[in-house]
Amino acid sequence: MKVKRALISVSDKTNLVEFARGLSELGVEIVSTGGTAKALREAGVPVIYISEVTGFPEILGGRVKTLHPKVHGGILALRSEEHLNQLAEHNITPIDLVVVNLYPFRQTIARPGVTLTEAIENIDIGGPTMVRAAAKNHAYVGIVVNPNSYEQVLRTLQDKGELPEQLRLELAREAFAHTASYDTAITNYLSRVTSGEEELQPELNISLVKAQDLRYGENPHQKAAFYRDSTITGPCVANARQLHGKELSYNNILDANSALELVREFSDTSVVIIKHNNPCGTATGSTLAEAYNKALEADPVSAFGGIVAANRVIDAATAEEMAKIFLEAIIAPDFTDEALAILTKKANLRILKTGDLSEQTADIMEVRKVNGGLLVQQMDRIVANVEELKVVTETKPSPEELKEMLFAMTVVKHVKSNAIVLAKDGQIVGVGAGQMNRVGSAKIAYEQAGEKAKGAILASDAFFPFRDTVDEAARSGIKAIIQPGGSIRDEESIQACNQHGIAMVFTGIRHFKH
Ligand SMILES: NC(=O)c1ncn([C@@H]2O[C@H](COP(=O)(O)O)[C@@H](O)[C@H]2O)c1NC=O
Repeated sequence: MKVKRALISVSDKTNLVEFARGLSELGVEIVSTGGTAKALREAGVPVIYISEVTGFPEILGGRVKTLHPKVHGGILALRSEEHLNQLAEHNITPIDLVVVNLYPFRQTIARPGVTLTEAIENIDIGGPTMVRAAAKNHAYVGIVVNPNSYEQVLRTLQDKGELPEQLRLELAREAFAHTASYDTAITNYLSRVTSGEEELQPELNISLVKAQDLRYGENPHQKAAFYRDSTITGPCVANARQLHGKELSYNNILDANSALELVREFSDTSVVIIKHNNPCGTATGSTLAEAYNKALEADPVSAFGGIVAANRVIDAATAEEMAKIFLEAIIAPDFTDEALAILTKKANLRILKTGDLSEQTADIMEVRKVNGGLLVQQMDRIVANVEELKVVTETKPSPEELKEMLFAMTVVKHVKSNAIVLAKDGQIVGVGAGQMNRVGSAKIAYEQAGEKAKGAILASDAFFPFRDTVDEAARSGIKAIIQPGGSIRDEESIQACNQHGIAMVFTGIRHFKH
């Protein structure tokens, strides 16, 4: 298909002039709308105003400019005798190439204080109509929605004198993805306006762009890719910048996310080490190096090959410590030059910089796939605060113990259920994760903690159905327990605590993580 006439109507005028000039030099006739035509004329590229084609002025402040049979007939006509005869009858010239990008709706709604009227005015109507028409008729028409494609399209026309079918098909796919994504942005914005940020809508529209292909998924036989939500701003794993190391794997991204989401919960200087999506070490310290060493000490066996997250800039002293064992990745707000010099000696170590973690991300919902559907829920962002804790035992915890309890409870929230966490001196000393009964999780945590269980705090993600967890805690030397409460047998657990002299507090908040 020779390209004789192109219609260009773009809001984003990046590389417009170079592209149009190239087309013009190939003898392509260019038709354009107001602002686009003006930019081209000023650059000396020959252009026909759209109103000369339609015989009708642009009206309603630009709401109607290309919505005309002279335009859509030219785009949608099959190059069959019947259609070409009809075009001739109505004096319509075929359009072989459509270059359109849409009103900047996403940028408009991202502006602070934008009004509904401004947003609505930035919903493009004529643009998507042309894009869809050209994409439908890709057998004869090329559709370009992305300035990044200009170079390839121009080079192909220069080399081959036409756009091959495969390229037209690929451009059509991109065009429909573009309008679908545009409509998703509009739908999601109107949903927010009508029913608020956290409302679960009657339909779920997701439009994400592939950030990278991954070598494989959880296992080498599973294909995988990472898709990024461009509407989510702020520091998070998807927005982190990789400064060094091997390409991130599927499991790395999953674990780095878990590590970061836990470490950002703490205001004290903290480090988290994740293995297989569970924290095997978490600690606070007066320095980051101290926090790291405490986190590592909790379970050095599991920490080998782990993913580390910190909530402070990684300094040289911490980097020296981190460089002593094999780690898969480190994610942190930033790294000093000295720290980077130390860590980059390890060729494979992935180093990820998030930027300041005090800024929250805009992401508030969590999505999980089941066969045939998606489960959507708010993220578990709550942690009990001291004032809300209910002391239920005769033994009352000290303020230091309460602080330690909340530290342990924060970690428990990030451990797969049934979850038991033991904490002592700002360090997790035992983690029991993902067992099918609570006693089983507790046993694993005690075993890991060994002697350190004595005088530690026990945190549980859900209530105790029986007093057995308390009795076992007493045997291991636990001095205080934090749990949601709410079992019909709470009284039995409280009695058991009173018998053993253990302090216990209820948070009223369950933290299952399946
Ligand atoms: N109303 C129409 O007929 C119409 N035709 C093209 N547009 C859009 O107008 C923009 C280009 O306008 P200009 O060339 O005036 O800068 C493009 O984003 C294009 O998608 C239209 N605008 C909105 O619907």
